[in-house]
Amino acid sequence: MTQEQVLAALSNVQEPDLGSDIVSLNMVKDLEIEGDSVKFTIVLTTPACPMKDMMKNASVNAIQLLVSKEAKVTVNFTANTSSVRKDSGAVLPRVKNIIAVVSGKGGVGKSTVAANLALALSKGGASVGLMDADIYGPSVPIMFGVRGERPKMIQQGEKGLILPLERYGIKLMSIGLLVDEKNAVVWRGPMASSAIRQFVTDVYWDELDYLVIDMPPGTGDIHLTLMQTVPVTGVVVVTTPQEVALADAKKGIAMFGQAQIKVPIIGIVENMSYFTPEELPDNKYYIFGKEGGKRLAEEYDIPFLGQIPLVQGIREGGDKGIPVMESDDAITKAAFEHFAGVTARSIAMRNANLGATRVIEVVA
Ligand SMILES: Nc1ncnc2c1ncn2[C@@H]1O[C@H](COP(=O)(O)OP(=O)(O)OP(=O)(O)O)[C@@H](O)[C@H]1O
Repeated sequence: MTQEQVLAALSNVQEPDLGSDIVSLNMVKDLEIEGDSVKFTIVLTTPACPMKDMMKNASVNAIQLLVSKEAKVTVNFTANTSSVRKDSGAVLPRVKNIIAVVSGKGGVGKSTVAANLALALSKGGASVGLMDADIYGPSVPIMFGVRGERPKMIQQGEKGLILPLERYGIKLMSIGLLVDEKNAVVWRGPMASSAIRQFVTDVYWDELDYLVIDMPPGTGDIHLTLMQTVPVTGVVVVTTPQEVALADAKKGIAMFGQAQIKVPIIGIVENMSYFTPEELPDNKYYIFGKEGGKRLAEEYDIPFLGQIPLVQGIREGGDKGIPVMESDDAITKAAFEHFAGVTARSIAMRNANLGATRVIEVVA
């Protein structure tokens, strides 16, 4: 077997999202051949790639079919998370992808989804941060059991910067840890905007594959301020299958799609899709209607990222400071892992097809 033969065989293996083969995409590295054994590494665009097994099987088949039946093939994986950010001098310079988690309406589980998305991406092997920018109802301090903790500071040149906390393998910062909760709720307009701007620029985020931002609910000034301050890679829209939530989700989609804003939408995730009682894990009750989020994604031709069930453990975990991704509820964890995998893929596709998102300029 020669390197040329093996590479020619591997040029039949497609990267399904990027629409080309793994050799042309420069994803095959460290190819070693010794007698019958072939070893190489596939460099993925995200560690959380759910297509790993498919690409591995296709590679083994291609080599055994086209080069040698006797070949013993070892495929290793590594990832170089894709990014389109070129504004390295700007805010959050070491963060490859910035994901804003939004909802049209309050209470649909945006914070829960953001927190468990961050944890699921991290468990898939990525370095992840979670920024709770929900100035009117920061929930990360309670969801991660860090209420009242005082973050440390570091000095960078003249400036003191706030260091994120670390919990369950991710970096974490909440505006709720920095401002007085009782005051923040009455802030409006310029005060809230300046607090958010300061929150983004005064926290030191180190190298990250993904920074997940838990945004305030709805669509308003704060969203515009954030989009003006942070070059967001794309937004994940959280909705429940209920008509009222879907109507508000449409407003969110419309806002981010506006010509002046134009932030790509990574996809829609449906939360509280169905209720599953703990003692009957195979039963599904569609309390809020069935597949409303999925239909919305189809209607707007936006990727559908997954369905998260309504389970008591999610609420209990959130209240106890132990998110469900840290529990032993395998079924719910699998739903979040699937969602995180599809989201990571959707981001890789977005990065392959679109340029960087520019920080928006709002013309008064
Ligand atoms: N899939 C779910 N199953 C059970 N409980 C859930 C689920 N998703 C969210 N919850 C619970 O619903 C409540 C609201 O969730 P969460 O705070 O995440 O919503 P939100 O949309 O971020 O709200 P806000 O309007 O404050 O931004 C919380 O108590 C949370 O634990």
